[in-house]
Amino acid sequence: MRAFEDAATLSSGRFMYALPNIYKVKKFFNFGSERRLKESIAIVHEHADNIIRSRIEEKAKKINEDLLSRFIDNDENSAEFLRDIVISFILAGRDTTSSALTWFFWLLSSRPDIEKKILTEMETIRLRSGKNIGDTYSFDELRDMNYLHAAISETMRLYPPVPIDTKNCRNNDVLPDGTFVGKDWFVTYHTYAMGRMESIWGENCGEFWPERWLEDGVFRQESPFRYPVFHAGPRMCLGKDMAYIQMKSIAASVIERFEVEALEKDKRPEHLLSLTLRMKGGLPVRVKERCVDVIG
Ligand code: HEM
Repeated sequence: MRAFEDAATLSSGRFMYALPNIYKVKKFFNFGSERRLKESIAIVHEHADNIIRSRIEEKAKKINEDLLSRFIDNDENSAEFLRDIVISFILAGRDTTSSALTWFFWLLSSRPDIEKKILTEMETIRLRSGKNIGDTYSFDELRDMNYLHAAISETMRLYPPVPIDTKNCRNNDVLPDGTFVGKDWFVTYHTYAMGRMESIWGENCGEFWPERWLEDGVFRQESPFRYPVFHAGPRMCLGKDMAYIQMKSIAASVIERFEVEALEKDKRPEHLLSLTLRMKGGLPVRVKERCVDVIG
């Protein structure tokens, strides 16, 4: 996983050079960051190839059939294609949700009022279905956690896991506002900046306020063109619903049993801009088992 992280950070670092093509020179001479990138990519490829190999063996024994098995079934898919599929699913599904949850726990650490509302919502759902703290929440119960959904969406508005996204234009085109974009030009949209724009989110755009997502207590979806955290249009994130279920399930199980206190909650953590928005140095926390009667 270290190689994975290094590869993501080093490849996104290519966009940061004052001279954009300098990385090509370093790549040609195989030195510095480009040499480290090459080494990391080799480890990532080996890992992905191992996953594919073991899935092929399992397929022969007819166990653990999954999405990857379906890609393998299609003989037209080359080994390189399968490897790219594995890597994109790891990248898409692992770093994004962990980035969102890290920022979520950091924000929550200094907002006991919001944490209390999340706990109250979970308690209502538990009482309704006769569950105890620590029982697994069902899909429907997680779906009913509107406030938690809002708090996670609000986190990703301020700290989008994919903060910048760049596309390359295939042919000359004109954007809806009349802007011309030439063939091979890069177009970048800045989700991080959009999440903090007053013209989109109003005067309190800088505030962590989950209520902005709720209408009569029910989560209200925002247009993906105003909130492109999962991208917008035909190539939108395929894992959005799964990501919310994963994040809500983890957040709910942790919050109801533990108090998570960020050690430096008043200090804004530094960003580590990789392909995803990570927290530099991670998030050191103190975890304490929650006293149950505090919840009510
Ligand atoms: C908080 C979590 C997530 C966020 C913020 C997120 C965000 C995004 C974004 C911005 C894109 C567009 C990338 C681009 O076109 O440049 C994307 C694409 C994609 N995501 Fe996610 N994602 C998340 C979780 C997941 C999960 C859990 C999966 C599945 C395991 C997933 C699978 C995909 C796939 C397959 C694509 C490519 C779709 C396509 O190109 O047609 N994502 N995601």
